[in-house]
Amino acid sequence: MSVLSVRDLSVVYGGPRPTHAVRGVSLELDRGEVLGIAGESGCGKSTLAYALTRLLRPPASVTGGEIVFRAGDGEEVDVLALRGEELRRFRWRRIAMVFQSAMNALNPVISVRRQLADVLATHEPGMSRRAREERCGELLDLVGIDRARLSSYPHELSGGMRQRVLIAMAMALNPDVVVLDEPTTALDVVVQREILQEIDRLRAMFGFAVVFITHDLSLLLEISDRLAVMYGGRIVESGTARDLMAAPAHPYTVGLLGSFPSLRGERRVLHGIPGSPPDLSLVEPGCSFAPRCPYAFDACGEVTPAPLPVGATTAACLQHDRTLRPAGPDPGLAARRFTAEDAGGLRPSRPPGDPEPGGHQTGVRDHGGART
Ligand SMILES: Nc1ncnc2c1ncn2[C@@H]1O[C@H](COP(=O)(O)OP(=O)(O)OP(=O)(O)O)[C@@H](O)[C@H]1O
Repeated sequence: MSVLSVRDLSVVYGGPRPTHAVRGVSLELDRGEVLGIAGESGCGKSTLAYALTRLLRPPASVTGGEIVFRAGDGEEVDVLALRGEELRRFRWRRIAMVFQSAMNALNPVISVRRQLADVLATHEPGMSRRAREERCGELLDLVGIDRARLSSYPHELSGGMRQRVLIAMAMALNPDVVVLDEPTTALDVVVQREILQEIDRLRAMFGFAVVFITHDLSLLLEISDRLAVMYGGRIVESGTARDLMAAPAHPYTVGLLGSFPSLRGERRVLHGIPGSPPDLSLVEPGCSFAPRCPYAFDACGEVTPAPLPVGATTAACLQHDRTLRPAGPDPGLAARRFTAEDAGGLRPSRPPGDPEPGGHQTGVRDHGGART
């Protein structure tokens, strides 16, 4: 049973030339899984993240669709209908977010202690001062920062430490879902790897599901159970990392997979994706990737492709629409394959919703962070 179901979600930034940043996105997030969202800059990834966490601010507004959150006991919450106190209680407790820039997300003139304590004071008003102090220390322990750092201010911490503080903050209320928007982009690769291991360790420990957003496809292939590839505000293909590599069905996925260097695989020619991303202020029929697509045919400029099951993945591409292409997809597209080595290795597959060994431990939940 999924913890989050998104159906046909659309988000528009209003203005003289409205930007249709998210266009009819549907996705399912299973309990405990890592769903990676990949795509070039400007394709709508962050906007989708903000919509999931109900953190969109004007001029952005949700213009259609629904988001349903399912608690462990089966209770369903219509996320877009939440208002006022209900919304405040839902956010952070059910879905927490780790933002792109730790420096902007943390208040530079407030100590780490107070920033962590504020989250607890707001959401757990019954918690005593002493329990709050203990819990703040415990949260820093969890992310591998010395408790003495509670008195530090964000500018006194390294970039990696600030990102860890944000992760600690997201963990404060034991959420079911954590949305991470480019959490490691600003960090060097060694710190990036440490932070990713930290996130994976915490996920295995507490069993929360992760929506991980980044333009770094090789990173996503390594850490995600499933991936959704976004282009022009839409999800154009989704599937497990393994299946997407073994038989990518959307030409944009092929382009993305072919455009990053392999760490351990054979040397190969890298192919960028010629052309530029679509103007999201335009709403036109047809596939928005068609102007850049080497496999586009006449119908691609006229018919907006709907997601279809193609082999083990789901792709929104007319190449696989048998009413338009009775003979099947272009052999060139059908032949494209990538190996795990191309991506520098993939994580071992496991059934969705089945956290790794050690999952669902309750250590932190016992200390004042218990769900109501
Ligand atoms: N506050 C805003 N007002 C108007 N348009 C916006 C605003 N924020 C984002 N957009 C537009 O919405 C579209 C999607 O942006 P978004 O930031 O969601 O993409 P992204 O894939 O997360 O990119 P990046 O990786 O660069 O953050 C872009 O065309 C962007 O210019």
